[in-house]
Amino acid sequence: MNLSQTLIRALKDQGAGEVFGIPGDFILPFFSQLEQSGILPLVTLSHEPAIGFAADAAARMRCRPSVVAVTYGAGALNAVNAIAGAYAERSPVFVIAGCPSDAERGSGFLLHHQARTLDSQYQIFREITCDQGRITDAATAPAIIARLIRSCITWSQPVLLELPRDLANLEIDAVPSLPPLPFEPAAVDACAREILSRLHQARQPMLVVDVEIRRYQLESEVAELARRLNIPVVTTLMGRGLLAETEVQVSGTYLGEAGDPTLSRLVETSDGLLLLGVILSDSNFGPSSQRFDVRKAMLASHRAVHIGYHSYHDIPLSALVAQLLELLPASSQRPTKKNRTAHPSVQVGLSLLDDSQTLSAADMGVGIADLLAQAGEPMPVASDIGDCLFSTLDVLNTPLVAPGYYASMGFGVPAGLGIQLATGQRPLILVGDGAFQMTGWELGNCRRLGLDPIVVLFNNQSWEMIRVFSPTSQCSDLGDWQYARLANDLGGLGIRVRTRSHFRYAIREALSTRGQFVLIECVLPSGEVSPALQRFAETLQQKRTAAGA
Ligand SMILES: Cc1ncc(Cc2c([C@H](C)O)sc(CCOP(=O)(O)OP(=O)(O)O)c2C)c(N)n1
Ligand SMILES: [Mg+2]
Repeated sequence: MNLSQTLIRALKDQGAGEVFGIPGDFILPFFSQLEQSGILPLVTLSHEPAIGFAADAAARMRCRPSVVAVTYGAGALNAVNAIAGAYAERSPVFVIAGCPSDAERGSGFLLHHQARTLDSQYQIFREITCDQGRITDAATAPAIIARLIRSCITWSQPVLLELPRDLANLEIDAVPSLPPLPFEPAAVDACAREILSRLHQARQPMLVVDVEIRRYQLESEVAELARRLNIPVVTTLMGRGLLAETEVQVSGTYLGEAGDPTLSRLVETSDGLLLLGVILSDSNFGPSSQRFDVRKAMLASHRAVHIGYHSYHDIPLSALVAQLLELLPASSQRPTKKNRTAHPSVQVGLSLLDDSQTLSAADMGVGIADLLAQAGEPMPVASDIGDCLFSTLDVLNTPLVAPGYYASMGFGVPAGLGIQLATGQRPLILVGDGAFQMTGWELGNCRRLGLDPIVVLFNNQSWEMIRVFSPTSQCSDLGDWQYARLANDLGGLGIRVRTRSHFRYAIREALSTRGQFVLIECVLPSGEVSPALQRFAETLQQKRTAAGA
């Protein structure tokens, strides 16, 4: 087979379900092979940030590599922000970027789409991928592709493959399937024994779980580990919804000063904290009331384990969890099945009041919970950054696909499209008006792609989070763009609501409408945010004041 088809076949064998792409002359030869082969569908959207976000979400849902194909320079560099977010949040996106042929490199001309040098694209992507390669000849191509696939899976992060446009049809051998990166079982055993000994000695041991548990598909093993350890379990902000579908009674989400004070105190005063698969970021630990002392914790993340002042390297999370289970006797008692809510994500007893009160930011989380509870089937949730993410914190415990750490706006709508393409499930998309102005237009592709997400748009006519962090800023006002009307023009059903009862009506309409996207535009007062965001902002402000920022 030729290089393009061999590459596509190898990616499909690793779980990729489509290629998200936008064409250009440097990648067209690859596109034509992709379309001729029929091995994977080509999914195009309208702008490269969107295909990056959509591919990121697809990878998170499948926990397998997804694929982006873009043209040289203008295309690939347009995708940089989305791929940076995938890198930061451990999402395995395989990026194929076209590039000039050797003959063009030697032409003596500056080439179209070139930045500073012909290698600028490659150098820029070195900062946002865990591995990179460029195809140069048939002899080395299979090994380069195999190495990049293994890196993408091992580190659960993006990789870059540069494909010169004249080599797309090169005849090459099959791509070998490389064995997993080696590790030292004795080191894993020593590490596991040290962790268990510290947990045993601790007065107040706790388990904190985060996104890597999901990325490496370890939820059931970690649930069993939690059962055998029989210690309190909490998730981080980014790990919300982890273990929600298991028997484990998760104590909640650690949100520092912005969360449940009792839970936060337990985490912050624990003398035996096991952080499994945790990204030690400010969004996960920033709002803690006291400086978080990592030295008191045991952090297993990014194929390493850090305990006190020493570290174990090359410790795959899956191998560590397996060894911990090996050393812990399977306890006989099964926990009582925890009380199931109508939807595992929703706390029982919440519902939007059916009255003509104008909608407030505090109503939004409850309305979202209502929608999920009435959906009758699991609805994956994609959220953009903004109060749309914070407003769910107090009411949902669902695995949100959201840029909780890298925090780039524009993620929500494309991510929702990526989720439906990857899973076939109808997603719920939460997005603010500011983020919608960036990538909301991608909804115009739903009709062509046969997608029908439900979108709840928080229209507070402003970049409200900016106003929260900088109350005197004059730049936050966005005006009212009447998004529901725009939705109808984009082929969807737009419903603009101002009151609680109207929001309830719109939820029923949205759930009963299939075959087109439904956008519920919730008009909210500017200058108001959800209680969760208010607490977050106050905490961060207090810390900045204390630090003399
Ligand atoms: C691509 C991009 N640009 C800028 C920002 C900074 C930023 C936020 C974070 C602090 O970085 S939150 C926010 C405003 C979001 O407005 P909207 O979507 O309407 O949501 P809401 O009104 O609920 O705030 C901005 C501009 C960002 N996160 N991502
Ligand atoms: Mg807004």
